[in-house]
Amino acid sequence: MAEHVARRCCLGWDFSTQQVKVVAVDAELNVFYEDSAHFDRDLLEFGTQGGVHVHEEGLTVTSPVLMWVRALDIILERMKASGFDFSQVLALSGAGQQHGSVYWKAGASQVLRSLSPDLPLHKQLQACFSISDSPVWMDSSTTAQCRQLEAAVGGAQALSCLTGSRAYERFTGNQIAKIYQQNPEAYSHTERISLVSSFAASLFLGSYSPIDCSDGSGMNLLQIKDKVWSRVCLAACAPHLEEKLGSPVPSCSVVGAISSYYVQRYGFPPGCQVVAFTGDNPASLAGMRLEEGDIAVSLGTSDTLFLWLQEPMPALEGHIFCNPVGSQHYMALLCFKNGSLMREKIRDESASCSWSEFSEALRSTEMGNGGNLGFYFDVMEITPEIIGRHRFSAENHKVPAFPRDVEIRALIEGQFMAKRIHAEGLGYQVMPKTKILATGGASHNRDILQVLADVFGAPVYVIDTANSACVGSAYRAFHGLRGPPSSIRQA
Ligand SMILES: Nc1ncnc2c1ncn2[C@@H]1O[C@H](COP(=O)(O)OP(=O)(O)O)[C@@H](O)[C@H]1O
Ligand SMILES: O=C(CO)[C@@H](O)[C@H](O)COP(=O)(O)O
Repeated sequence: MAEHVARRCCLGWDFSTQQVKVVAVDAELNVFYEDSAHFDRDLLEFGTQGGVHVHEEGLTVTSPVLMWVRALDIILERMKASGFDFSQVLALSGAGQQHGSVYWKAGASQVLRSLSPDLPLHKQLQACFSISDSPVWMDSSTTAQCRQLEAAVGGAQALSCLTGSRAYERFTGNQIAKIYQQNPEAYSHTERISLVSSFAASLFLGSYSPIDCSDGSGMNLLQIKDKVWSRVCLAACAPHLEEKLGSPVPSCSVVGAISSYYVQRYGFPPGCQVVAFTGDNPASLAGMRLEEGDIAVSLGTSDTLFLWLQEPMPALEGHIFCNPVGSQHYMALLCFKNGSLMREKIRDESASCSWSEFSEALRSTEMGNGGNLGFYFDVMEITPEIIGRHRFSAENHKVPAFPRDVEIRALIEGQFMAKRIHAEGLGYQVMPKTKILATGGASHNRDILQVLADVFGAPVYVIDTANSACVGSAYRAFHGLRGPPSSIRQA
């Protein structure tokens, strides 16, 4: 058993699309412990692909809520078995894939409050959810609810000015409206609705955690300037929604001390503080220590691009969220659904399932791909709404296929050109001092990052770990304890 030297620390968690991850960060902000539980590989009994179930009609996408609980049990048990000294944990925070929602059944708060330290969480929480399969961000089945919400507030731009985004299918208000309309009984048996982030925080608190303003901005329900729920949006989605959501809180709030369950079962100190959990993209913004003019590109299951903003300018494309670090500031975000899973498909088809062959193809082809262009959307894209594979030759003719190496470069150049074009559409300009900060699983791949640098004509940096959402969560735990360390904003 590995012995760990006593080291005061904060934990950062990430409940993302394909796995739950954790890091421990010491007072000098060094990461000294990392682990993860991967849903498809470590939790076979849930039968997910890429961490989700895509339903038959292709639009509804869900994840089993107990799978997330079980993943937490697995990691905590592994930490304990490795000799991790939980008594040194001053505080913890975390992140969740954005927009997904969890429906706690009436009576669940009582179960959360009286957890027995003799049993793992998943054994005790089995009957706590009125919806066992949570809708997640990949869901695009709520177009009707989106149109209803926009109509209720006076149109798409009006909704964007109020909440930071026009109505998007994956945004939680529209997902809740669908559940209320299609399954009113389950809705009425629901005493609390959490985001994935506040659900995970609730597991640590042993009571319902409030939703933080930054992740709350991904619901089409929060007035991003006043940081309160919009009454008109709530009413347009479902009845009694305000009481089921609880009030939103600033992202750096301490929401309480850790539940006695963790004190007794794992040896956490009773004073260990839980800082509000937030979305994985907001947590990455904290973890990457963005500065004005920088642009962050996260290459996780989704590809996202985000910036720190002083003044919000909500538009019909992209999202404005409350900033998770500077409570008076904002962040802009663009989300692309065809990210890593699309790259994996082309890798399997054109590079014998090997990232090193994929990289070799990028190295053996030239920047610009001889004029061949491709855009690949196997699932309905978010930015923009489009599906299918679209390839164009140097002569600008639509073609059905490319040679294998050309296909790989076309995919990666197309993905990054789309990011630059859509960012420029929002007013972003590449400047001489621009730095691109990359994170997420695909940021391990230097050849992919080289294409990113070529397309933007700017240098690309990666931090020591690709898990910026976890690291950002640990920084946010320190921030919640004692205000932001100056080094968090100065990379
Ligand atoms: N060497 C690599 N080259 C390209 N992509 C990679 C590489 N290693 C991992 N990935 C991608 O990283 C993805 C997972 O990214 P990650 O940020 O951990 O996901 P999430 O946080 O959304 O669960 C995988 O789906 C995989 O395609
Ligand atoms: O929908 C969005 C952002 O709006 C996604 O970025 C999710 O937050 C999922 O994140 P990853 O698991 O891909 O990091």
